[in-house]
Amino acid sequence: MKIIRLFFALFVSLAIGLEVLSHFLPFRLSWNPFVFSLGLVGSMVLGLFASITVYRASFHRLNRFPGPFAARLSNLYITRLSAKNLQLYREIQRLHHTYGDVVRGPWYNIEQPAISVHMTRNKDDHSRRRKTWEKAFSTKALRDYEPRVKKNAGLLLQRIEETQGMPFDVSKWFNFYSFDVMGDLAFGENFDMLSSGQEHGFMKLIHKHMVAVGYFSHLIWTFPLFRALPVLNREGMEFQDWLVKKVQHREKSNPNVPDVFSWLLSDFRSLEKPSRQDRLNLQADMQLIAVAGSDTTATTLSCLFFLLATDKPACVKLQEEIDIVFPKPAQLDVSKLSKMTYLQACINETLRLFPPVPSGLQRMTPSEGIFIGERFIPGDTIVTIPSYAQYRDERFFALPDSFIPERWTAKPELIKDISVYVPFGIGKYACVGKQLGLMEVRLVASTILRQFDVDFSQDGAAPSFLSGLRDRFTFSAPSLGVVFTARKRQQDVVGEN
Ligand code: HEM
Repeated sequence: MKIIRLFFALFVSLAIGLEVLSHFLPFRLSWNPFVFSLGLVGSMVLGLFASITVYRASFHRLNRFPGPFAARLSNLYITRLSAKNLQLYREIQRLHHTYGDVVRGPWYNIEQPAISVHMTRNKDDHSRRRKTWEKAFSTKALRDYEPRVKKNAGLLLQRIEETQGMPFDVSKWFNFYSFDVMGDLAFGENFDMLSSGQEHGFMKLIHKHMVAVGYFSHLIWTFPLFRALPVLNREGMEFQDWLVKKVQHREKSNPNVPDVFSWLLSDFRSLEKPSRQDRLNLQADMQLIAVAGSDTTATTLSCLFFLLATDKPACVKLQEEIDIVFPKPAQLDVSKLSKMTYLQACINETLRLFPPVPSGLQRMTPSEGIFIGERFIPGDTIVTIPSYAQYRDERFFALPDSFIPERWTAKPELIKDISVYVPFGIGKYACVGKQLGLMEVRLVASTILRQFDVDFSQDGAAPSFLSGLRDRFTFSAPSLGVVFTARKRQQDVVGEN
């Protein structure tokens, strides 16, 4: 952006300067100052790009790493791969098969000027704000959120009861569920999608935004450009206005039971003199609660049900575990759910086969460089660990493309290297909402499978689900048509006799 502004300023001042000068000259200029300035600045731009291209093609310090030649020249290469059909994770897997482990490949600036805790690249700022987020996800705080998660899981179950035996787009309803829960916890108001069956504007907008992230996340300079153009950014501006009003509303009225945002607001209030940037960051964090916790959870649920509909014996085994832990009429209990080994194995296997951030996250190497394994990576280089390709690599998991929950229970030999498996990230930037996400997935999966069997609603549903998955930084699941039918549990049959 700076360079575009610089060239534009150069062009304008040159054209105006020459035009003014031409009036004081004793002779008439044979050339037009405007055209002359355009030509001059154009040649400078061309020269700049030509030298960058030559440098990248021949002298760049990362050129010793294998990869397609075009990828050396510009990030347009990877953007083109992404734009093909928004399945960058597959393209990255293919590149690794062709070129080996290291392939050339900054992202955390895309939401500026607002900077959420997830986007900040300042370590001190992150660690200060992260402390508040950790309080917001403490065991005590999670207990406060539990009734809201349960209420929404109950609404989803009600909808399934009403439509049992009929085709049901479970992906759509898992999205409604996760967005309703996060709406409750971020804005203190439910989006009511589970009750109304209608998509809320917030969800539509977030999904549109994520498509742009999917296409352009390797051309980060396009984000401020889009934001600066009101024609392209009309909806984004409306959304920011909406967010400002939500924050203002919450500043005036606190909910009876705290939600995630209550913690962030109380941290903001403790600042002595909050700056404009602090306020923007608070807004960004409000948005982050809803964004980070919705698509990730919804996609995990859709993929879990896709896998269970594909693998009947695994589904039956899971239902048996649910029956043993919660014999009728016991209510589901979150702490018991967290100890169910087969349920957790199914979730682990889902996150392995369909990691919610499939193409991986960016990190910068320290300025002195770093060894990754035996390879030295120069300083200030962006590295990405592509989760999808890594979790389906047979050096780390035997039968890597197969859904085998038992690898997490009775068959540990099918895991060759557990250290590569980090679906929630690792270290101080790891997912702070992990326990909430797991609570949502466990609760809803058990609530549904306790009462219903699940099958695909038509032939061809499985391949069309797989080909419809999209990489929009987070995985987005396409429609998944299933039919839920009421279960006849062993104990019910015994009871009837
Ligand atoms: C299955 C569910 C989920 C998965 C797989 C998941 C995965 C991840 C991953 C991989 C990261 C690291 C991102 C990075 O390094 O840039 C992350 C960060 C984060 N997640 Fe989750 N997440 C899930 C659910 C949630 C939920 C329910 C919330 C609740 C709001 C949440 C909030 C966050 C936040 C705030 C961060 C940023 C943490 C930081 O930068 O310190 N996540 N998540």
